[in-house]
Amino acid sequence: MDMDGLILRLFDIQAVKFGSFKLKSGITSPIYLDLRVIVSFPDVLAAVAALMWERVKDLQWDHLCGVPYTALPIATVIAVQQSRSMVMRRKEKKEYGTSVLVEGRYTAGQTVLIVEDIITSGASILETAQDLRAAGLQPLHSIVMINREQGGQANIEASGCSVHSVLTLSQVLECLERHQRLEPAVVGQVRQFLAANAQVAVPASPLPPPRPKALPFAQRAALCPNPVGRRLFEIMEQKKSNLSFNPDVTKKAEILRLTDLVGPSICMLKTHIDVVEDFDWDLVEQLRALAVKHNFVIFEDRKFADIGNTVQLQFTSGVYRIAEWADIVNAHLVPGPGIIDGLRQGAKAAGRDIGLLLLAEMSSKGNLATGAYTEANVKAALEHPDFVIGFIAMQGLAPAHPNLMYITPGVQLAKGGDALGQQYDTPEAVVGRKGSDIIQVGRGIFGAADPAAEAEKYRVAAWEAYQARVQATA
Ligand SMILES: O=c1ccn([C@@H]2O[C@H](COP(=O)(O)O)[C@@H](O)[C@H]2O)c(=O)[nH]1
Repeated sequence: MDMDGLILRLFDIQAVKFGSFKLKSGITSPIYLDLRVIVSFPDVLAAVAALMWERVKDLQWDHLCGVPYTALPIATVIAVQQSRSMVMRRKEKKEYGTSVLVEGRYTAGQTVLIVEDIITSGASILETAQDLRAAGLQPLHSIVMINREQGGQANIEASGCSVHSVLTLSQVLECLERHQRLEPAVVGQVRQFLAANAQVAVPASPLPPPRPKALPFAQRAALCPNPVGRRLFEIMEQKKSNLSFNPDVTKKAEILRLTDLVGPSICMLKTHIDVVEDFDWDLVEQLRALAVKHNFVIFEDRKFADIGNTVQLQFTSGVYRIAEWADIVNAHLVPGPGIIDGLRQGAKAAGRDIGLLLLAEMSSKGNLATGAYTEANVKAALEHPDFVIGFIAMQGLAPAHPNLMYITPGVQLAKGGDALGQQYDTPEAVVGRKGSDIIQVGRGIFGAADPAAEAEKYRVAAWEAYQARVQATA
C-alpha cells in the first residue's frame, strides 16, 4: 500500500473524521484521527506498522514500547515482524500484584523507542517516557504515525526524546483534497484551525498520580499486625540494618563462628538447618543466644511446599522441630492456602510468635514464580495479615500495603551469577530502585577474607539505598 492508498483507506474506514471533536489537550478540533479502528483491518494495521518501521529502522535502541492503548497493537506488530524486543507500560497501577509499571524483561539503562499513533501536545508520549524513566529505562526516540503539527514534537524533544513521524496532518489533508474526498470548505476550515493552533500546551496535569510514599521502617513497624514482623522492622531501625545473612556451610562450629562475627551488622540470620552435618539441639540454643546477644531474628529457610497437614508435622516435629526456635519461616503457595493454615496451626501448637514469608518470586534463572503465580501470593498475603509478614521477592510488590516486607536473595556488591543459575543484583538496585526491604546475602559475605568487614559493606550499601528511597518519595 503506498502513502496515498493508506490515507484514502484510513478515510474510508473512518479513522479520519471531520466534525467537532474535543481532544485530550482540551482544544476543539474540526478533524479527528481515530486509529483505534485499525485493529479491525489487518491490511491497514500491517501497512501502518511497516511504514513506521521504515522511518526508524536505522536508529539504535533496545526495546519498543507502545503508548497505551491505541499504539499497543502497532508496537506489537512491529516487534513481531522485526523480531525486536518490546516492553509494555501499564496505564493503570494494579491494586496488588507486581507493582511494576513497565512489564517485560529489561535492565536499567537500556534504551527505548516509543511508538504512538498520533501526537498533538505530546502529553501521552511524555507520560509513557516518565514511567519508562522511573523503571530505569531511557526513552531515546519516538515514532508516530501522524503528527498533528501542534507543538507535540517540540514538547517531546525538549525532554530529550527525538520524534519521527510517518505523516503530518497537512499531508493527510492535502491527499484527501487532491483525491476530492473533502469539500473545499472543510479543507479551509481545517487549515485555519491548524494555523490557529500550531502550539498546543501540554495539559496541566498529564502525569499519573504520585507513587505511594516509601514509609520509614519505624512507621511500618506500627502497621504490622504480626509481632515478629513488627519486631523485625524495629530491629532494622535500631541497628540501621536491612541485611540478612545466611551462613550456608555444613559445620555447626563454622555457622556459629560466622554468625558471631557478622552479628553486629545484621537484622536477620537465615538458616538452612537441614544442611548441617553435625546438627544437635545445642546449635539451636547457641544460635538463639547469639540472636539475643546481637539483636537479630532467625529465619529458617525451609521453603515448605506440602499440604497443610504435612507441613504442620514438618514444622513442629522430626529432628529439627523448627516451630520451637525459628522466628520466621517461608512457604511456596503451590499447594494452595491450606499451607498457610497448616503452618499457622503449627506456630500456635508451639505457643510462639512466628511470621511467615511467601515465596512470591525467586532469584534463580528460569524460575517459574512469576506473573499470575506472584500475584496469587500477594493476594494470599493480604488475606492472612496476622501471620504472613511479607515475601521472598525480587522487588516491592504491593506498595499500598506497607506492613508487608520484601526479602531479596541473589544480592552481591556486583551484578553476576553462579554456575547453577543463581543471579545477583546489587543492594542499590534491589533496595533503592526495585523497592525491596532486606537484602539476603550468603557467599558474598562468608566467601570474603574478612566476613565481618564485608558484612558491614553490605549493611551500609543496603541502608543507604533504603534511605535514598524514603527521601526520594518524602
Ligand atoms: O529465590 C531464592 C530463594 C532463596 N534463596 C536462598 O538465598 C541464599 C542465597 O545465597 P547466596 O550465597 O547469597 O547466593 C541461599 O540460602 C538460597 O537458598 C535464593 O538464593 N533465591
